[in-house]
Amino acid sequence: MGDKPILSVKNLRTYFDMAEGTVKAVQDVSFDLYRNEVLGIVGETGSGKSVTVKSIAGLIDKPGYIAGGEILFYTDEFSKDGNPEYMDLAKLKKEDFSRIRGKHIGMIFQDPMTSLDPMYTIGDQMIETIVHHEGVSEEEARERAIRLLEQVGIPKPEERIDDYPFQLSGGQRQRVVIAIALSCNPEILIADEPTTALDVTVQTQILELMKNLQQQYKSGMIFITHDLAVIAEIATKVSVMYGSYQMEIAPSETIFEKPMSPYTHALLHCIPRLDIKQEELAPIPGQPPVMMNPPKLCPFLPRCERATEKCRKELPPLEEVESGHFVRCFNPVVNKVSVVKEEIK
Ligand SMILES: Nc1ncnc2c1ncn2[C@@H]1O[C@H](COP(=O)(O)OP(=O)(O)OP(=O)(O)O)[C@@H](O)[C@H]1O
Repeated sequence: MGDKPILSVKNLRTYFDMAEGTVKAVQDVSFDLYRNEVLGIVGETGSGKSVTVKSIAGLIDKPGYIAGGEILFYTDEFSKDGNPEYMDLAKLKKEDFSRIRGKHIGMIFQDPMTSLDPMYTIGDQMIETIVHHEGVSEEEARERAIRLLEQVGIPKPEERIDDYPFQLSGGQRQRVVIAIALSCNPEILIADEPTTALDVTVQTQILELMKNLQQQYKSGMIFITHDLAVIAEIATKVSVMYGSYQMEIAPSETIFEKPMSPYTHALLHCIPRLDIKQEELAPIPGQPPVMMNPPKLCPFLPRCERATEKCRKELPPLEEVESGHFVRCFNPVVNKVSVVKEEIK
């Protein structure tokens, strides 16, 4: 695959047509994802993080739809001569997605019970996925499933494979979901708040496990979270979203050390300090944007201390300010080193 991105999202727009108007959940989102990369998507609630990854995985249902843009996935699936080529997932029919999800794109959600069926043993669910996508015998699939359970740290996997989900702890269930997501060696792993519902100590273990497995499997991973400390731990590249738009996208160190978007600055200063007791995060003053029929202006404008006249007239484009560092702002913060890195240490 060389140096081609495995996924190239270009100007993605996803809308929901509601009786009261159109919810513009994702607007003009663009990024490349390479194998070995972990793209962290961070932003406040409702900023469009989940809708972005659901669009990639073909999980947008009516009244939602992809209103524009491309989701180019580099694969040999459907290619006539076996040579990999880009296919546009934004144009893929719903019925064809079952060949992509599970095999090429593994999904891990916040609540493991969204992915696991309580009526079947974890072995049945793993074996079904492996047989469906890999065309191997049930015996071979069971062997693979046991090996995967071992890899994700389930003790005595040859016995636990016959357990039902309710017989496992929350952390173990999430380990099983990770095993299922990895079972067909997917090129892309999507994790939407995968540790949020777990106890803090279990969160750290699951995060560590995901980081190790992603490196071992050499998948590209998209990791969604509200939690900047988690992003700092796992992401190699970070996309900061606000009000359906990407405000900034850059390598992780750049986001933490020299962010340029005023929104990224505001968000970073909401990080809880680990070194002092803090009851609450410092909130960003003002109200979050309403996504129903929003004006075509920067969504952070009403809360931005750096807004200029130009910001009240037009939407700034997402511009590359240095190699790999994109910012959507007419008046970015320059030459100011963030103090945040020191604060979260
Ligand atoms: N099925 C739906 N119907 C209508 N609007 C929706 C639907 N799903 C999402 N939205 C809207 O799309 C916008 C983006 O939602 P999204 O779930 O992507 O946010 P998010 O950044 O993932 O937030 P959170 O961190 O709370 O999960 C929100 O305004 C949300 O209300």
